Amino acid sequence: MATISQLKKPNQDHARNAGVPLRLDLLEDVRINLSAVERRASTLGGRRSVKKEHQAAWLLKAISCMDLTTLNGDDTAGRVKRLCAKARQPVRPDILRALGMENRNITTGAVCVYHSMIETAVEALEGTGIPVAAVSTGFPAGLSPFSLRVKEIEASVAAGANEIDIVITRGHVLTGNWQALYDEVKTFRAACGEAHLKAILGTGDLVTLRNVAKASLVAMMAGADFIKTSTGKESINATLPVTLVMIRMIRQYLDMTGHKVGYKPAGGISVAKDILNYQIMMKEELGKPWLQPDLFRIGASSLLGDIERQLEHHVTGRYSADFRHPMS
Ligand SMILES: O=C[C@H](O)COP(=O)(O)O
Repeated sequence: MATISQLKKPNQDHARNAGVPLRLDLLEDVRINLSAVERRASTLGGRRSVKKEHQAAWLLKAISCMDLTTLNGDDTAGRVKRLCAKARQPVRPDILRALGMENRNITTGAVCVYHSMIETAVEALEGTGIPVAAVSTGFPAGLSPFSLRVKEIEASVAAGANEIDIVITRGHVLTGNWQALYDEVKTFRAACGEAHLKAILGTGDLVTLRNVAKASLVAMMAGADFIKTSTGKESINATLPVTLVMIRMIRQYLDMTGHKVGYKPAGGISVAKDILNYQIMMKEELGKPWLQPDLFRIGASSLLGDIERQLEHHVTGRYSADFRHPMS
């Protein structure tokens, strides 16, 4: 990983995943060694750590990969505008100056909102190049009538969303109805058009890591641009074991098809040191391209404040109070 002075702009030149025909035989072959997965995930933080200047560089990179999110029933246009202002300038200028990064135009990777807030976000982010992501298809349960879920995607694209975070029907996974899951995601992908599709698997609902692995493969075969763990509304959201399983499926799919698919852990990631573990895992398993925002996003509503706090500690040697790092 680069030091701060070497931090580069992302390379976004890979082709979109076009999907491939459903291969049920590959699903039959999926095997997960649970204890090996848990061991690898639990030893990651102890084996590898990222210090000082390198840590600040990794945290700035994490910001550039963040889908800064608000998904609450009480969201208002005012809150979304404040969130967008934070996305444009996620770190206080004095901290960036002290890091020598004031001219790097660091922004978050995207802003993620419900459909009703898309136009507000698009307007607030105009001229920045920051994409607007909309959760869709009856988020978070994904159980509204299928035709309405497709129309919801079309409406969000028409309203200006560049990225659509769809939720899969978890029941298709739990009943092993892989064809239905494939058809669903493929239809959603077609409805997205040029907008990129992130497939939220709701991994906390899928019971086994084998199900997570199979659902990951099916979503990619159906053309997902990203696979994403969670809505943030399940009782278990992103974890490192689930991440290991999903990114190994991304590697398998890349070996099989040549298509690069992105990864988005989401839900419950609120502490800077946790995101460093995700970044280390991405780099070790998939390599540096998966540390860039075109292939790695972090879905988080409350991580940015802690990252900014750690950066301030890096430049001043002191921690400041949370209220000095408002999220929005
Ligand atoms: O997609 C993003 C998640 O909803 C964010 O979850 P969070 O509020 O737990 O950070």
